[in-house]
Formats: sequence, structure tokens, C-alpha cells
Amino acid sequence: MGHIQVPANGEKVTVNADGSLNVPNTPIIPFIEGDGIGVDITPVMRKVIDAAVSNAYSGEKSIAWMEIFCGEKAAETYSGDWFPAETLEAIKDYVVSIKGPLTTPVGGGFRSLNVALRQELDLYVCQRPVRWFNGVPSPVKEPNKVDMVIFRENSEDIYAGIEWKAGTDEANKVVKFLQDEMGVKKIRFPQNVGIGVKPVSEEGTKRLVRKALQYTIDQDRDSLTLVHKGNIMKFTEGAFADWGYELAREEFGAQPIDGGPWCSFKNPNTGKEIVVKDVIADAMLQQILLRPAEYDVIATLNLNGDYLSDALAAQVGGIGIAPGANLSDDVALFEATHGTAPKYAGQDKVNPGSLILSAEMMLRHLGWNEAAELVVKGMEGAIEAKTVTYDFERLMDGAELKSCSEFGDEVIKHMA
Ligand SMILES: NC(=O)C1=CN([C@@H]2O[C@H](COP(=O)(O)OP(=O)(O)OC[C@H]3O[C@@H](n4cnc5c(N)ncnc54)[C@H](OP(=O)(O)O)[C@@H]3O)[C@@H](O)[C@H]2O)C=CC1
Ligand SMILES: O=C(O)CCC(=O)C(=O)O
Ligand SMILES: [Mg+2]
Repeated sequence: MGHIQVPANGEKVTVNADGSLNVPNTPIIPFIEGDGIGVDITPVMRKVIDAAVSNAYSGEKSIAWMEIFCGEKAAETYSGDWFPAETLEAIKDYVVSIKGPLTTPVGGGFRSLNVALRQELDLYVCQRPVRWFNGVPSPVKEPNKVDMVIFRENSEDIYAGIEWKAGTDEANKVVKFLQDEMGVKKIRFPQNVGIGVKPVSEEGTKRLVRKALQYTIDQDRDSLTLVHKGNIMKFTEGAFADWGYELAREEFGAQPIDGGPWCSFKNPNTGKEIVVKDVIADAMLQQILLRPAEYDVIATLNLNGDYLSDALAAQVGGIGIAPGANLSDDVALFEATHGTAPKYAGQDKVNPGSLILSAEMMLRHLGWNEAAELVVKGMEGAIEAKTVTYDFERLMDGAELKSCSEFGDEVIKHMA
């Protein structure tokens, strides 16, 4: 049974034949509140975005928010259905949506609803920009040097959840197949072993790297770095790097530098040289700490991108301020990098910054850049005034502790 109430005052965003968006003055934007701290951050995000839109367009534009359900709230609303079909349909149909975090149990229970949303909607790009805001406390000396945009492949890799539990018939069957039919002798303890599969395809890699390179061109960035563990996982992570370079050469005209594999091409819009390079994933985790200025746009596999997102976020103040977007060729679902932080749920305590900045990305996606600028101005103002939530306050000298909702009000105050 349907539980989504469509706002009477709004209209749908639609996609034009050339892929651009047709955005009415009152677009209907579906939102999932989210589990855990979703109840705290989602209303604050909505209030901040409404204020930015109202201020930027003097009331001519507004968002018609439409609640849709997934996770715990869906289970309550739809008699135990955590992942209602009409939620998926709404995200597809309304083109641009935003979500709070959703809980995934560890070790057992159901598989990630976040991953399921990405898979079902083929949201194959997870775009996570990481940059420092003036005044944000950081554990590194020069956080201002961090300005990277992660393009994380969002549909493949070990993250896809193709795995079998140790001791089950399925796991034993896969082990037997590997041993008997594939000649595998390297499974150290074959009797009681969990087995996972890591699919990485040429098509999946190239569509992700294509998006990342196009972004590099459109945003006039300096370089794209392919991050992989291809020395060890040659035919998955290694192939990701090879296919990435191949795409840069074949579709963007990149020429090898000093015999390759690094290569470069001129940005067709600006004439500036764009370098395409690669770094092995473990080395990358030290590079981002020691030489962050050398990295710009990053294209990587699903699990590497997950690790890198949180590690990089820590350098610019933590995952309380780390936004993101899940994108297909037409559908966009914005979400923060962090999870449900259950120990803080319902306490009006955590930083709503990540979800607010995810919504800021959403405003830009809609072409509402004036409102997006106001969100950034408000965030910067609140942080510079040191009126911040606990995560920043505990690291800042002389800061004034604000609750989640009070921080949202500070952001609104500083938009003026
Ligand atoms: N896309 C999604 O919906 C995601 C969902 N998850 C899910 O969330 C659940 C919890 O995961 P967990 O590993 O604890 O990771 P979380 O990201 O939820 O939290 C880890 C820590 O990060 C800090 N943190 C997170 N969000 C904020 C915020 N808004 N403001 C300030 N600090 C914040 C807190 O640190 P401190 O304790 O230092 O204050 C928190 O304890 C799991 O079920 C997981 O699967 C996880 C990631 C993404
Ligand atoms: O789906 C989850 O529970 C975790 C997802 C996650 O950590 C991420 O996408 O960054
Ligand atoms: Mg993560």
C-alpha cells in the first residue's frame, strides 16, 4: 500500500533528451529521514536549505519536500518492509532525492540498504568532494592543501556483497569448484572458510572513469589519479588502472608521459594540461597525508573509495562535514559520507554539516547555485564564529558548543 504523500504544491524535476534537467520553481524533492542521527540532521538540513532557497530567490523558488521511506522508519510504516518498492520508484521518478544514513548490521542480518539503493538504481558514481573550510579543526598541519574529489565506483567490487558464509553448502560448493575445476590450491584453510567474489568489469570501470575525467575537464581541475591495489589483485584492481588509462587515451586523446603509463591531454575548454596518473591504494593513504596538494580528482574502486572517503574527511575536520552524491546518468541521490552514529541518535548533538553540504551539492545539481553559495557562506560564517557542534568544539580553542539544531540556526544567521 502506498504511504508517500505527494505535495500538492510541487512539480516533478524531469530529464531532457540531452540529459540536462528541467527544474520547476517548486520541485518535489523526495527525502529519506534516515536511521540513528537521521532524526536529528535531516530536519536541520531541510530548514537550512529552505532558508537558503528563500533568501536567494526572494520566495520565487522553493522546495516541496516529499518524505519517502527506507530502513527502520519504512519497516514501521510498511509493516516490516525495510526497502519498499514505492521508495525506489519515487527516487527514479522524481530524479533528484536526498537521504539520511541507514543502519546495516555487522556480520549477519540484512545486507546494506544503502548499497541496495545504489545497485537497484544503478547509481554507479559515488562523488565525494573533500575540502577544508577555513577555521575547521584538523589533525594535520596544512588542511588547506586538501582539495580532492573522490569518484568511487559504486556498483561493483567486493562491496557488491557476493559472498557465502563459512561452513554453508554454498561456500563449500564454491570451494570445491575452485579446487576441482579451476585448479586453485591457495585456499589456506578450505574446511571452514567464508568466500567473497570481487567483480570488476571494463564497462563498470570505464563509465566511472569517463565521468571523473569529464568532471576534471568541466571543473578545470589539474589531474586525475587512479587509485588501485593492482600489484596484488591484478585482474580486478590492476585491470581498473589499465582500463582507466585506456579510456583516457582512446576517448580523451591522452598521450603517454615518458613512455607511460602516466599520460596527459589538454583540457579542450581551457587548454590546460590534465595529467592522468595512478597510485597504489596503500601508498595513497600516506600520500594524502604527506603530499595532499599533488592530488585532485580521484577515481577508484568501491572499497578503496569507502576507506579513502573517511580517511580524507578526517584531514579536513571529520565525517561530520563530508558530503556526497550517488549518481547514474539521470538519477541523483545525495547523502552524507557518515553513517547513523547510533550512540548520538535523537540527542540533537551531531554535526548536520555533511548532510547540509550534500544538499548544497544537490542545489548545484539543480542549477540553483545562488542558494548553494548561501549555504557555503552560512557554514563558513558559523565555523569562523566558532559556534559549532561537539565534534569541532572539542578540537577548537574558545569555541561555543552548539546543538545540531542550534548549529543549523547559526548557518542560517550567517547567510545574511
Ligand atoms: N551511507 C550510509 O547510510 C552509511 C551507513 N553506515 C551505517 O551506520 C552505522 C554506524 O556506523 P559507524 O561505523 O559507527 O559509522 P558512523 O559514520 O555512523 O559513525 C562513526 C563516528 O563518526 C563520527 N560521526 C559520524 N557522523 C557524525 C556527525 N554527523 N557529526 C559528528 N560526528 C559524526 C562519530 O565520532 P565520535 O564517536 O568520535 O564522536 C561517530 O561515532 C552502521 O550500521 C553502518 O553500516 C555507515 C556509513 C555510511
Ligand atoms: O551501507 C553501509 O552501511 C555503509 C556504507 C558506507 O560506509 C559508505 O558507503 O561509505
Ligand atoms: Mg563508508
